[in-house]
This record gives sequence, C-alpha cells and structure tokens, in this order.
Amino acid sequence: MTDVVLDGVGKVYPGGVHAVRNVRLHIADGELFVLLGPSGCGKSTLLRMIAGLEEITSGDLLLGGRIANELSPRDRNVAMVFQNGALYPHRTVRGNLMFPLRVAGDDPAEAGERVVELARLLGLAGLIDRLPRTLSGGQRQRVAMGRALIREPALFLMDEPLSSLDAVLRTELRVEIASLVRSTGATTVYVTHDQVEAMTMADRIAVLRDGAVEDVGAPERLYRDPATVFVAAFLSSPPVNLLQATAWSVQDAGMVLELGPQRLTVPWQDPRAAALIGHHGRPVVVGVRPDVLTLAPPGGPGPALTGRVRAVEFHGDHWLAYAEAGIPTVDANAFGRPPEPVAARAAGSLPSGRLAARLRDLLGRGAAEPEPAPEHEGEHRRSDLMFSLPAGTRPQPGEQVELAVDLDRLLLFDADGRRIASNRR
Ligand SMILES: Nc1ncnc2c1ncn2[C@@H]1O[C@H](COP(=O)(O)OP(=O)(O)OP(=O)(O)O)[C@@H](O)[C@H]1O
Repeated sequence: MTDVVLDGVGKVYPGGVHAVRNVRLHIADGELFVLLGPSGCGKSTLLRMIAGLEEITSGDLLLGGRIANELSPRDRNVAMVFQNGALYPHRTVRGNLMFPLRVAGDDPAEAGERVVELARLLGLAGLIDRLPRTLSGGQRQRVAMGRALIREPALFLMDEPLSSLDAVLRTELRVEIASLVRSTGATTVYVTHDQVEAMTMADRIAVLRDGAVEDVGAPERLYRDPATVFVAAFLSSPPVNLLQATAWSVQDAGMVLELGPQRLTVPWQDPRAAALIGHHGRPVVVGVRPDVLTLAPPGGPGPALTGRVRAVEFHGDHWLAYAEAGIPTVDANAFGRPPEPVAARAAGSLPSGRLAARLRDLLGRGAAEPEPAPEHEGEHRRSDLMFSLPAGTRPQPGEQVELAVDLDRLLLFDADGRRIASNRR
C-alpha cells in the first residue's frame, strides 16, 4: 500500500532551470492521479523524481509514509511506462511479460499462468507468441504496460504512454488503462498534456504551470470551479471566452459587470455578488464557456449578451458560432506569470555569429530586426464570442443574435487571474 506525499518538492537542473517549484501534493493509496500541463511545465521532472531517476533539489518525497528522497529506484517498488515503452525486440510478448518475473526468481509455472492471464486482460491473448516488431503501436504499448504491471508494483508511473498513438487508439486505450490500473489497485501517477485524457481517466488532477501547481482536484471540480484563468482555459475545449470586465456595485441591482458596451448583473441574492463588492471599480475577468450561452428571442427577460454572427462551424452534434460582440477579451497565458527575466529572454533569442545569420536566413528574419512584441501586449483584444448550438439550429453569418447567459455558470476571476468566488454548479 503506497501513498505519495510531495512536501515542498523543487527541482533546479544544473544550469539553473527551475523545473519544479515547491510542489505539495498528497496522492492517496490506489488513486489514479494525473499530472496535467503544457509542454515544459515540469510534469516529467516531477514523475522522474518520484521514480528516483532524478534527484530532488529541495523538499521531501514520502512513499508509503517513508522519506524516499535518497532511495534507489529499485528500492521504491515503482514501475514506469514511457511514451514508447521499450520492449526486448528478440523476445515474444510472452517473453517480455515473463522477463520481470524470471529476474525476480518466481516459480516458472506460476509465472507462466500469470503471464497468460495478464495477456488476456490486456487483449493480447492471440498475440502472445509474436515478436514486438510484428505488433502495432497500440499493441506494443499494451505489452509495455503489462510488463510494468506484472510484478504488481505499489506505484505505477506513466509518462504520456498514449501520445505516439493515433486519436482512435488513444481513446480506446485510455479507457482500458484506467480500468486496468484501477483493477490492480496500484497507486498510479499519469503524466499528460491532453486535457481530455486527464478529465476522462483521473480520480484527481493536478494542473501544473511553470513548475508549480495551479490547481488540484477531481476533474468535475476543476472544470466547474477552476482556481485560475489558466486552469479554466487549459481545461476548456472548445475554448472558454475570457472577457475583460469592470465590476460596479449598483445599489438596487447587484454587481454589474461592464463588458465593453454590454452589461451583465450578478444580483445581490447571488452569493458571489458579495465577493465581487471588494472589486468595485476594478477590472475582473469573466469566463464564459460556449455552452453557457444559448440563442434566445430578442428582448427576453433574462441576462443576455448580443452579437453579430461572423462564422459558424459544424461539429457533428453541434454548431460552434463566432459572434462579434465588441467585448474585450484576455489571454489566459498573460495571467499570474512573473515578468520574464532579461537573462532568460536573452537565452531564448537567436544566437549571434555565422550560425545566427544562417538561422535568420532560414527563419526569414533580418539581422537587425527586433524580436516581435508579444501580440496584444498591454491591451485587450476584441475577439469573437464563441457559443455552441444544437445541430438543428444554424444562425447565418451576419445575423444579429441575442445570447441568454446562464449566470450560475459564469467564472469570475480577479485582475491577477485568481478565482473570486466559487461557482455554484
Ligand atoms: N536534464 C535537463 N537539464 C536541464 N533542463 C531540463 C532537463 N530536463 C528538463 N529540463 C527543463 O525543465 C523544464 C521542465 O521539463 P519537463 O520535461 O519536466 O517538462 P514537461 O512538462 O514534462 O514537458 P513535455 O510535456 O514537453 O515533456 C523545461 O524547461 C525543460 O527544458
């Protein structure tokens, strides 16, 4: 039985890259826990520190209640599967699955039975005497997983095991992996950058950004009530509308959210209005998922936004429409980030010398040309309001539409991108 505690864990690589910052997590025994975040946020580094493949710079790692910072990988009773789970090419599926048991000196007859049983569970029964090179990518990943699981590790670590597979196979395998690891009862830490994979598989998710945990919780909670603008945006597909507003307290109405030329009012009886009072006269960010907006008859009684349809996209079971609403929007990545240090910026820009000239040629940039300024820096864009519609209804481009807003599902963040008040559902 193994739970995992990360107590203020940090990692600085030689050369000074701060890959993981003060991570505090408790992963319960038997939990399927997902580390989710964009490329470079430190997911793999964290996983490798749990596995013992990377030294921990600061803080403590506890496995099953014991400090494990200095424990060698083999003493941790962990098994790990990578993106391309390596198999012994000259051994059959049976040989690959059998190998860890042979090394451990298990009884050959019992080991043989276990291999057959696991191959059956993994849908590999018919392939048991085949060599890896004769298998598909998905089948090979299944064998790699089986090989990691066969010794019943206390802790099972997976680093993007599905990322090299095509979309159909990924969908199929994520269901299988989730039920397989749950059936073994092993505590599992699963790394991915794919929010759908995380949401569908996890008991709980930690969203990482720049080496730090932004939010941690069950998938439904993270989706319904994200702690930051970044988490709201990262977990949204289609993307959440992030609207720039100013909050005003209006005596007989509630907290009015001024969205460019439009308004929404959070009435005083809504508990979130009280939390918004502290932001009177200040900028706030309003997150509106496309399905929070529904096409409504003009001039209806409820809260609504208006816009002119610019484009519509067919998505099979629904339409996604884009409307010009004149409301300023914000970029989720601009929030909660410390300003980039000068040294880091210099390291990220092109090198000098002949190689630089060659690179600039290849990239089409002139030698004296300055780095382009980040898009929309210091100002807010006016982009489209995205809303979804059932497949039967299709507004025409150019049409003026009224969009009823489900106020209960608005996401409210302060000027630093942090949740102002919890969402009611
Ligand atoms: N061996 C290393 N030496 C120096 N820096 C490293 C090393 N390994 C990773 N890094 C840096 O640490 C940061 C985190 O990397 P890590 O691989 O953990 O991120 P990740 O979230 O797993 O990314 P990806 O999804 O792209 O694999 C990155 O900035 C990366 O460049």
